[in-house]
Amino acid sequence: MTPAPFGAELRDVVVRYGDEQALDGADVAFRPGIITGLIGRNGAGKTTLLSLLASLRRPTSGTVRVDGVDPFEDPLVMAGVHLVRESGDVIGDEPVRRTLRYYAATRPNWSTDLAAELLDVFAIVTKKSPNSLSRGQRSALGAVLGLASRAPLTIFDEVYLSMDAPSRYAFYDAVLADYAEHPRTIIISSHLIEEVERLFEDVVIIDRGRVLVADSADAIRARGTGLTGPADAVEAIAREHTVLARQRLGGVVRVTLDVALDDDARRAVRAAGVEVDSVGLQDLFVHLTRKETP
Ligand SMILES: Nc1ncnc2c1ncn2[C@@H]1O[C@H](COP(=O)(O)OP(=O)(O)OP(=O)(O)O)[C@@H](O)[C@H]1O
Repeated sequence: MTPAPFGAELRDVVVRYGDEQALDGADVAFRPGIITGLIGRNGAGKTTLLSLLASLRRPTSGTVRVDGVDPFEDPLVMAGVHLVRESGDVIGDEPVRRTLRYYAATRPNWSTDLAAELLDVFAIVTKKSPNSLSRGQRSALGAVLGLASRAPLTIFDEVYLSMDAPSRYAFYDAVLADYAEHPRTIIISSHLIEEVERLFEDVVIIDRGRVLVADSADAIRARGTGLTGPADAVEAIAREHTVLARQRLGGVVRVTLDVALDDDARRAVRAAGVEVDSVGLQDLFVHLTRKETP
């Protein structure tokens, strides 16, 4: 039986490493039973945030809750959280099957069948040791362990970056297929968005230790609006909104706005001789997390 998915939340969380402030008052809730994408630039604080949920560290201040409790204080909740990270939590110098036996013995929802099926998909030979696998195969092994554990809160911290394209797509398909049969809370961190965004129902964008945006992927996609046309007409509309980016070519201007325009508003824009289009999640992320303002 699939256990109930865990929700998770951070309230006003600060994490400092010496002088470095990795999280700076982060507030966010991860809905139970949903796949959420956690996106942010290098150094934004993704790994730090995820390590709090997995009880690998405590916040300097603020509150962390997983399934309603402080995970650090609750071994049962801690056992229901599985974090897959690049370093891999494996027995490095012994055959992969030793690691599999360890997970089978310690993960209450472990699926031997799913593990066998995915090891086959990724062509991982279980008599080899994790240390003797290629980097991509080691990442795939981490993904297999994360999926086959079927933890109520499963977290993938950029694990698939070393995998080649066919393996990454096999991973995405495996996430969706197993999630459909055994719904759980899944958080996937990434700064490569286009490939993975079809998995996300919710998206959290983190920037310099703060949560910039947390919403459904559809609502976030609707926010990015591009306008292209004669400078006067475009600027007259842009004046009313937050401009994320601006490009000029002769008398033509293109602006990216942080606004969701409804059908009536789009018709009015077109009537003014301005083209309107939607900006993808990746472009919106790039514009929202740029260091300088347009
Ligand atoms: N152990 C540590 N000691 C000191 N500073 C750290 C430590 N771990 C992380 N940091 C700093 O905290 C900030 C956030 O790092 P974090 O690893 O959480 O970012 P990230 O979003 O996961 O980045 P990436 O996408 O590059 O993996 C960075 O500025 C980083 O230098």
